[in-house]
Amino acid sequence: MSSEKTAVVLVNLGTPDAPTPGAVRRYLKQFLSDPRVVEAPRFVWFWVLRLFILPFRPKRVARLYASIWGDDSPIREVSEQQTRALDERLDVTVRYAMTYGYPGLPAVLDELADAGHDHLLILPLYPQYSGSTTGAVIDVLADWSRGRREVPGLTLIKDYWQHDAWVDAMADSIRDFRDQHGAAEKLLFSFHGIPQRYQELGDRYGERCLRSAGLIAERLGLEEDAWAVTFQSRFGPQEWLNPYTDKTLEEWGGAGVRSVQVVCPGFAADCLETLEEIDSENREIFLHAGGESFAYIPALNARPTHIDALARIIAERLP
Ligand SMILES: C=CC1=C(C)c2cc3[nH]c(cc4nc(cc5[nH]c(cc1n2)c(C)c5CCC(=O)O)C(CCC(=O)O)=C4C)c(C)c3C=C
Ligand SMILES: [Fe+2]
Ligand SMILES: [Fe+2]
Repeated sequence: MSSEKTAVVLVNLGTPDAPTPGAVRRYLKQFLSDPRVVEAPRFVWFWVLRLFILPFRPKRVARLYASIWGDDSPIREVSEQQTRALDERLDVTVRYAMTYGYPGLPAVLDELADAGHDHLLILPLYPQYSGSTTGAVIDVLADWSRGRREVPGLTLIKDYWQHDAWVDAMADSIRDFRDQHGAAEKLLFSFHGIPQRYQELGDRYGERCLRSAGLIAERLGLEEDAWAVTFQSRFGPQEWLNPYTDKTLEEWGGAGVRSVQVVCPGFAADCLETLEEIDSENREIFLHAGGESFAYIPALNARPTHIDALARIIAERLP
């Protein structure tokens, strides 16, 4: 098959269309209705979502989005930059799509298939696979293919946390930051959490996060007590993967740790969970508990080393 007919689709989670309660409500309704994301019994969750979450959460969360919004949501702005850079770099068409919100994955797949691409390489931008993220992308692909008679060849990159090029890009970004600002007493690797129960039922995401951080720390030659791994972004009353990022920073602040740098290797693009939750909320928590200096090391975003890494990861899998 000639490579002219192949296209690459980068997929990220998604974001609201605007930082307004109405747009955030539409986004959260789609996102939180996915059984991959919230595994509660369907009938109960249908009503809990509509009675207790959608009437209240969007108003609060829209204010948080407003605090990080530029011309658009950061995750969409970064996705566009990543896509443009990779499209220039590779011989194939590169597009991006979101699992929830705009631009939706089925519409992008339709457009590419209708334009005659007979092979689609799908790269979910989650370095560590979880059923709740990459699994949900696979569900969308399956639903989409069910509606088409001619289905193009599909390649899915399940994850890439163990790929040398990505580990190097992460280590390089942290090294760069420390060269510019000096090292902190502690480097905290904070990953988005999932409910503990998903892990008990077989999702090995937590293990992949620990191993990712281990590879990056090894690449940087960090001492054992100079770094730690935590999980952020809890939602709802259940137990999530721990230790928790906010509790750890609070504990450290109170225990005399003076300076911390936080990096979030699970996020390929900066978004609400890094710019607001880490760089604003968790900064406050650490400083309020007694810490003196807090820095957030940005996601890889469209850094040239990230684009190089993604280009290699893609090129190795092109038909
Ligand atoms: C309710 C359950 C959730 C699971 C499970 C979950 C897993 C998960 N999420 C990401 C990446 C992102 N999540 C983002 C926002 C976000 N996540 C949840 C809930 C779950 N996530 C909610 C409700 C929200 C929206 C904000 C809020 O209401 O608090 C984002 C940011 C999107 C943006 O617009 O900037 C990302 C990215 C991963 C990697 C993951 C499991 C591994
Ligand atoms: Fe999330
Ligand atoms: Fe959050």
